[in-house]
Amino acid sequence: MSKLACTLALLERKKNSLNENKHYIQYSWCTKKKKRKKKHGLRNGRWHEIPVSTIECRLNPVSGGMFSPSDHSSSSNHRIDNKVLVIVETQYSYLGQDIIHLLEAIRVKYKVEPNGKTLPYLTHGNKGKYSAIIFENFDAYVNMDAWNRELLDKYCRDFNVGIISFVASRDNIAYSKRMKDFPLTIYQYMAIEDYELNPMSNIWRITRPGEIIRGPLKDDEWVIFQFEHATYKPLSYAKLSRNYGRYIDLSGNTVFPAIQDLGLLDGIQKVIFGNGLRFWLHCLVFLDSLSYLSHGKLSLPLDRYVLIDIDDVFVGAAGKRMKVSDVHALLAAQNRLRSHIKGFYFNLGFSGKYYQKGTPEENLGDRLLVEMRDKFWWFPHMWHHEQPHKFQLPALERGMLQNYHFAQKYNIPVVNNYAVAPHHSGVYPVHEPLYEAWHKVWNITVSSTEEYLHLRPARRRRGFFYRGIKVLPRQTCGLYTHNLLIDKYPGGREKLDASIRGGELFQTFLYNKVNIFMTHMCNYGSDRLALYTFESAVKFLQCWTNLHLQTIPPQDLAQVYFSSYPDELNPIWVNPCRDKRHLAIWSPRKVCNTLPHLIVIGPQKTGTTAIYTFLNMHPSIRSNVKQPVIFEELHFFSSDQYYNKGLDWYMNAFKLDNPNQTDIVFFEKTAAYFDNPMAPMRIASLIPDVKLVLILLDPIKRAYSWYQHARAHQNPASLNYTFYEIITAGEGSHKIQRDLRNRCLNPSLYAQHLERWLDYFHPSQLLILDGQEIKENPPLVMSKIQKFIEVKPYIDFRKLLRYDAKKKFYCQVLSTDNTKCLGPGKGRVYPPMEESAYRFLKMFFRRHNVALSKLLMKLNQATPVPAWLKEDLQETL
Ligand SMILES: Nc1ncnc2c1ncn2[C@@H]1O[C@H](COP(=O)(O)OS(=O)(=O)O)[C@@H](OP(=O)(O)O)[C@H]1O
Repeated sequence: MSKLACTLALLERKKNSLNENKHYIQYSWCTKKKKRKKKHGLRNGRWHEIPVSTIECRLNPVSGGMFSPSDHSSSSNHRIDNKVLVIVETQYSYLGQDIIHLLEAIRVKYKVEPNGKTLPYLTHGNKGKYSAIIFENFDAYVNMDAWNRELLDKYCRDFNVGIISFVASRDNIAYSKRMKDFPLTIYQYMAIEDYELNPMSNIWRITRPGEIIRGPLKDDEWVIFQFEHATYKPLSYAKLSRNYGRYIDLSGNTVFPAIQDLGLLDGIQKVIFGNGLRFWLHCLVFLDSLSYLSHGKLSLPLDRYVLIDIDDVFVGAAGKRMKVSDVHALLAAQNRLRSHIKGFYFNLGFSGKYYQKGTPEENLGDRLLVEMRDKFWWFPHMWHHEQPHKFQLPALERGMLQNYHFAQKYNIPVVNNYAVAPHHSGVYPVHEPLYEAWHKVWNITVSSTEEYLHLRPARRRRGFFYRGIKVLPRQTCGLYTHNLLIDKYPGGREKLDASIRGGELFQTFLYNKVNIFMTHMCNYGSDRLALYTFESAVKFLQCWTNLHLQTIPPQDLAQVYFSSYPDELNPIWVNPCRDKRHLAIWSPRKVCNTLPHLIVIGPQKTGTTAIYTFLNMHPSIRSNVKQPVIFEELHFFSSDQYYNKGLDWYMNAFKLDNPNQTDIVFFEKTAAYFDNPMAPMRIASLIPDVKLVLILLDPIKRAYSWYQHARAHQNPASLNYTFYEIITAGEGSHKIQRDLRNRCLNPSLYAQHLERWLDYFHPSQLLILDGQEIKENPPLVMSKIQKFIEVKPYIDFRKLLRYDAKKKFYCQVLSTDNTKCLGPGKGRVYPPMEESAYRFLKMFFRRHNVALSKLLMKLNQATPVPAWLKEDLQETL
């Protein structure tokens, strides 16, 4: 390095240190010899400095501790759902996607509607459906047709709901434009610098104003606002960084890139951004806008729980491990971090086999760690860092016991009932023996993984509870085992700093109440990148947010997590064969082809058993094996009890003759799936391309058949009350009466349930059969199913089924004289329905049948509308 280059670099450094938004750049190769003693080590023939965080906040009175963030709540708006309506330009537009991704990350429910002529329903009954409206493009709102605009504005006023919107630069030219209907002028295609927030705004909650982003902002496509009415308040200020000459007549140099409309003119509060969410600070402002405009309904908490796992403090190649100085640095950093993260501890994982396997210097480091054991938290890995999914219970237990004895020998305090599996193996997809061994050896109750539901996108990672273990989502901080040196960081230091300063890492903290970060021992040796990363990240968070960071033991953390997100307790099973990473950590003994291709979803009493029986007569179609108690119906997707038996249980119900067999079409039928609220989502998660058979029988017949079924099973309500008394049971009736009424009527509300299935499946995946046709012409029905699933060979069921005059139904042909019919529980003989009940049900089902016929018309299925439906709708009531 020449002297000149050195001088230039130092000048550069001086310039950057004045600029708070730039990171501190170290030029170790041109520092003096005396200083070198403090350097970390000789690398590549030159002394190298360990990076240190240089982030400092500006002091300001508003955010300096006197400011108590508002939660924006108000008592006047409980008639709205916690959901957002997002009007996007198209379903693919970038900003629209950014908005949706952000909402997903913060777990806010949303409905996306491409900008168009129609608005979705905004209310149900007297309740509002949305707590905030978001327009990807403010123009779309301004230029809405009068009718829709009036409707939307009225909704916003009636329910006190605000609008967030964005204005984007178009055409790559700078010009100003007066907004239609609003005393607002926009200037587009602007370049700005020195961005800061208006500390006087009342929307700040998570955001801590007071800092300035110095220097020019990245893109020059900013829109800035000018206004002539007290309804507008700036949310942020910046300076123009270009001379726009005749295009712009702004007095002074201060401009407003994000504004708030107090609604003084039209009664609707708004926040308008002059750029999208790729600018990190706007993500923060967006969160507070959402909270403010929804009156706290869509507020995120201020507490952020942080657990930093060092996945294995002993695993690492010699030469890349922690030395004595690194261990001291770790402890010192832990103490420093405590002033930012209340109760902070590093959480150290260990695989005892690798203790003392480094260089002599590193072995001293290992020993010091163990000496300082009480200063840290500890959790067990596997003994030799093996992947659990490759082993069965005895081997797993043996390995864990070795690690257990190691912990005992060195008095390592393992008290948190928390463990992590190497490479996430065995946690999800679930390897049952891992859960068993964890319980037996370590009494583990909490774990974490980044693989549930999938690694990517990270914003969709969730937690679940299985076999007594609470599995929490795990986040990456951008550091992996190979990240040892700052100047070797992929994308350079700039990239790591960008993640810390508003980028991915910052946003992970921002959006997740519970953050478990995965790091590795190597990140604490060499350049100690993890220390640099976390110290910088928490300081940056403190400069810009009012978040309260704290660390609590994993069990308490799990408690916090699942009390915040109780819906996540039940796991969701996905097919490990559809995700490369899942497949890599799934037992090699397991095969992918034991999932059904076809599911008969019901509803009950429509002829599902007949279809099940006839399908099994086909040489290439095979159902699951029967189970004790539940027989042929697995109830996997409709009952928590069976769903929680796990994926292995379900897949084991489908048996191949040998693992390589490919000529079998598996199917399942559980008639209770159709009206179950969870079944469509669960099926779509596991078998998204499955084919579904739905049977629609006249709802009146179906209801009566269920009543007779209940009588046959000695259901007390059915024995004590007439059918009419059951179906007309009101809220004052006995519970058993109401329960039976619900089972008679609810599954017959076909349209309502069908719509839910269509939220998850394409209509082409669905075959709708007429239950009456199953009774009268099952060979024809079987032909439809075979075509639908394209099974080979095609079987003519006219040869296999024959009408049995005694049973009065079609039965399986055994010989010229013999048939095998369904059991006595199917095709029962019972008295005709009371006339009063029939008339009541005719009226009751009419509107549901109308809805069904509309839905079927929309679906435009190949099969005709069931005859009973046509007949019903022809009659005038
Ligand atoms: N071939 C054949 N044999 C016997 N029964 C037949 C057949 N085809 C259709 N059905 C009608 O199926 C009704 C029972 O429906 P499910 O099998 O879906 O009932 S269940 O939900 O599984 O209990 C059953 O209802 P009930 O008549 O009320 O007993 C029958 O009407």
